[in-house]
Amino acid sequence: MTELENWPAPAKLNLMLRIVGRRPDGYHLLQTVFQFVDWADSLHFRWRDDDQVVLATPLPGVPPDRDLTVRAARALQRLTGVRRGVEIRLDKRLPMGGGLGGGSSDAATVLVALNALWGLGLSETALLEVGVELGADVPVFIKGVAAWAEGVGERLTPVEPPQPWYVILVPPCEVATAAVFGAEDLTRNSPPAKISDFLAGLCGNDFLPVVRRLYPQVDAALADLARHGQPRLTGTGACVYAAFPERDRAEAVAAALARRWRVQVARGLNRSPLLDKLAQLR
Ligand SMILES: C[C@](O)(CO)[C@H](O)COP(=O)(O)OP(=O)(O)OC[C@H]1O[C@@H](n2ccc(N)nc2=O)[C@H](O)[C@@H]1O
Ligand SMILES: Nc1ncnc2c1ncn2[C@@H]1O[C@H](COP(=O)(O)OP(=O)(O)OP(=O)(O)O)[C@@H](O)[C@H]1O
Repeated sequence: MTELENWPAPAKLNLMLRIVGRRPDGYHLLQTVFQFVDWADSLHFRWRDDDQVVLATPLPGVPPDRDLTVRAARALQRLTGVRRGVEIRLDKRLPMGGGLGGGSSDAATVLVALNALWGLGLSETALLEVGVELGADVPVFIKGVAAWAEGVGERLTPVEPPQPWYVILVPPCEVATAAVFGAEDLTRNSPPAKISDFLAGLCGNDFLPVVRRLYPQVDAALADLARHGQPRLTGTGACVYAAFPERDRAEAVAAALARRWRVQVARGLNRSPLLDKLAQLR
């Protein structure tokens, strides 16, 4: 049954990222811009006769009970009392710990898909509340539109930046997000920017100096990409990317870098393919 199959969980890029303060609980207050790309994990569901949530495709290094897809489905069961089970299959294509938000996107896709397929009728607001408990990047994937984000990433304002072709390099390392947020030399008091500053190209990523220092492979990837375009870091990395208006140019740059790096060409999207999949049900 195709409505249970091929639910996309796209990657995001942080087009800018500023750290403007810290909450009393230690979490950092950010300003960031999220845009999706057409590079995605894919999720498939199968109903079970009991009420268990089972992951048929466990990820290396992630106990199934900790997997964000399983946690998302169980959160829906707890919230609504629904007594249905599901087997989840995850085609993992996005690198983990890459700053592409793959785990958060998987969680959001499970929330949106099962809310619809189980007929739970939860509002978007209710889904966003469940989502932010699973991770700060989950809400934007639920909303499914490119956004200027504040707070820890949950206060979202839609934006429509250009949708270029991106060359994304995947350095062979995972960045420990918590360690980078905890670095002593991280800038934590950037002056707040405005959306117009971002649109004028004035904002970078405050994690850049710390990640360059701690992860030489990310530093090397940025240097290689700089020979072809303007390199940027997504989230806390490890992935770095550059934007090109033309697909051909992006493909040529990717080909030049492919000897040394894992490379992906992907189109920027201001609307998540998850919204299109959901619309097909209606
Ligand atoms: C860097 C971004 O990807 C930008 O989109 C996100 O802010 C990361 O958010 P996230 O995926 O929810 O991060 P997690 O991997 O859950 O957080 C790991 C750790 O990073 C720190 N952390 C995370 C987000 C935040 N706004 N402030 C923090 O200080 C916390 O110590 C947290 O325990
Ligand atoms: N379904 C999942 N997919 C990927 N990672 C998961 C999943 N469930 C749990 N995790 C855990 O979450 C960690 C972060 O994964 P993710 O792919 O979201 O990283 P990321 O791209 O750096 O995300 P972000 O940009 O939100 O920091 C992984 O290292 C893994 O331990």
